[in-house]
Amino acid sequence: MFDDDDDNLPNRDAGIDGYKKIDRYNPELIENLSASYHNVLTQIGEDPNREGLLKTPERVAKAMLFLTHGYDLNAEEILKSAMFKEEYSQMVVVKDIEVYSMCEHHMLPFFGKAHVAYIPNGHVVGLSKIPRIVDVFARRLQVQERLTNEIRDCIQQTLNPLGVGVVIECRHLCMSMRGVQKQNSVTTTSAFSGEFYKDKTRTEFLDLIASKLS
Ligand SMILES: Nc1nc2c(ncn2[C@@H]2O[C@H](COP(=O)(O)OP(=O)(O)OP(=O)(O)O)[C@@H](O)[C@H]2O)c(=O)[nH]1
Ligand SMILES: [Zn+2]
Repeated sequence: MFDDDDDNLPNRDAGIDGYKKIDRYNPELIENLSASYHNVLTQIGEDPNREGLLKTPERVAKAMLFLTHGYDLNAEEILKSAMFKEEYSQMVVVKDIEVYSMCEHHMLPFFGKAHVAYIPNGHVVGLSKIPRIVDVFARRLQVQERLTNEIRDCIQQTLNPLGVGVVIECRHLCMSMRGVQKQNSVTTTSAFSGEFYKDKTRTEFLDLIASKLS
């Protein structure tokens, strides 16, 4: 994904997950990225020197660095930081987790909700850590299918529960603002492991995420 000058040294600068580790808040990096966006403004026919746009390249650079900060985070470490021994053996569901990501094809947002469930196998995880790991993977360039699988795999491999279920429902701006221009289509993806391959468990999960409080 990133240029590497020396092919003999694969992953020389690789951080977690093999991505090049960058100092996201380094002023020099922000300056370089701002220069790129200054160029983008010129190329699209704008005047980057008009008053309203003077600080835009820097704002966009900072926004882009924020929108991709998931590359700096380690989902496994986050989960491991709050795993508790507990004999609870029913399904735990955290639903309606807001998702904001960007498609890797157009770098346009896709957004919606994630629903995540697992069945403990001796350990539970701090509830807030589930939305946190959704963000670790969402705040990168993504496709919805890979995002769904990465959340499932991380929980399964780190917590070792009896099974994991993930459903994500999103609207993709690359399909509404441009391209095929369909305003109401929603994409649903799912990933399961272990017990969630059984009809009964999967149905319980799907019923729980369909139910409304009150
Ligand atoms: N499977 C999948 N496809 C996605 C996702 N986000 C965007 N895409 C699709 O990626 C595809 C890229 O197709 P291309 O034909 O190379 O790009 P394009 O010419 O811009 O395509 P259009 O969007 O149809 O105009 C499009 O069909 C997008 O809808 C995603 O999360 N998952
Ligand atoms: Zn797209």
